[in-house]
Amino acid sequence: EEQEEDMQRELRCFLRHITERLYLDRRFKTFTKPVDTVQVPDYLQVIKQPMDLSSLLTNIDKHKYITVNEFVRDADLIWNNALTYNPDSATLDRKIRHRAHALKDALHAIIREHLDPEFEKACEAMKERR
Ligand SMILES: O=C(C1CCC1)N1C[C@@H]2C[C@H]3C[C@@H](O)[C@@H](O)[C@]2(C1)O3
Repeated sequence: EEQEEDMQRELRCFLRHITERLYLDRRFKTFTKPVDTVQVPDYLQVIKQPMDLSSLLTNIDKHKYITVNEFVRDADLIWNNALTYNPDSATLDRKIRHRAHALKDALHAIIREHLDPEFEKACEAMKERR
């Protein structure tokens, strides 16, 4: 009903705020767009669920997420995929993994500093009702 729609609108605003903060951070430019699977032909053999910051924004607008936890599961794919696909001691791999850990820490710090646990509980309860 109406108050549920209001809560979901507030959730989408919250998730856009998080994602836009990360999207605008120059450290995370490499995570803003999908990996180019033409330039990286084996990527989809290694990474089964590609994810990136622009895809998160698209998913938010398509009402894919009705709880913060569902959003975090997709957002965590971004940095986890980077660690999985770039595991070597080569300098570029190390640089990508450093950026992946920075993305993980920034994502979870923004959520911790802005998310009211009671709000997430209300979203989870609504999910159970549906
Ligand atoms: O994993 C990634 C992105 C970095 C975080 C997401 N890529 C896989 C390729 C390996 C490495 C070097 C380039 O081949 C470039 O295409 C990629 C892009 O970086």
